[in-house]
Amino acid sequence: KSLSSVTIDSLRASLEKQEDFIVFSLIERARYPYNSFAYDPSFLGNQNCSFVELFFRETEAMEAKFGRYQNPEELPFFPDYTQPPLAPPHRFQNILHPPAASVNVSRRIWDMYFNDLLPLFTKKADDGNYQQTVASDLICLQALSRRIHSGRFVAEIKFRDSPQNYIPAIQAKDSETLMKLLTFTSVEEAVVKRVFKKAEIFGQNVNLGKNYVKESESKYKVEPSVAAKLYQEWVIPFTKQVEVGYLLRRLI
Ligand SMILES: C=C(O[C@@H]1C=C(C(=O)O)C=C[C@H]1O)C(=O)O
Repeated sequence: KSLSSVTIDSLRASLEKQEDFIVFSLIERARYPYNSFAYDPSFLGNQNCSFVELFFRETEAMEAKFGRYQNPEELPFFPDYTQPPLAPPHRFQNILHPPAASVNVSRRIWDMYFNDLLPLFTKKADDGNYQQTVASDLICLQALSRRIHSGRFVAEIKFRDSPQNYIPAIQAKDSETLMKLLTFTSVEEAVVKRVFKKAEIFGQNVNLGKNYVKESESKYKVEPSVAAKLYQEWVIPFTKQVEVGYLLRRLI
């Protein structure tokens, strides 16, 4: 890919594809109940960290060795525990402005996912599948982080497309004006509607009618309204915060 091949349309197309994976990841996580022991800091006794956090640190360390974070689109939740890659690096194209690329909302994504989102689409119960549960959490969180931190690329392209619009607000450190400049309400509305529809289509329970064994009472594996709320209340606002944070550092 050459520099000029990245456009606002190509980025929006990438965000749209990422929606599929995010919806499927939620559906996969919804197969397990909440499983609170996985999040209880006392569950592992003297490790003084939760089962889920330890699983993330160790998996990210292993994935880092195999090069996952060589790709500038991927960010670990626990960078202090990652390890250098084993293989010689591929030269990824990186269009980001280096001082701005470090904008990071991983902590907020983590807190939102565990405190706000999980209780909305998992049953309050425990089935002992703690490894499978946190492995599904990892998939969800990696997908959400990638999507939200894509805001860096979106901001870079918006800046390149019209630097004259952004430069005065960046120089004035005016976050509010930057937020207005980068917001496209009709795009956001379409995203939320599409995610609702994807959750309806991808997550419908399939029943064959009264002559067959009834497989499920509920209509959807994940309520479409929860997927839409995830985007409306968290994914889109966090993406925009990443965009603002990136732009504020774009002239450093
Ligand atoms: C990502 C963009 O920037 C903003 C954030 C959006 C989102 O997170 O989906 C959508 C529209 C914009 O308000 C974009 O313009 O596509």
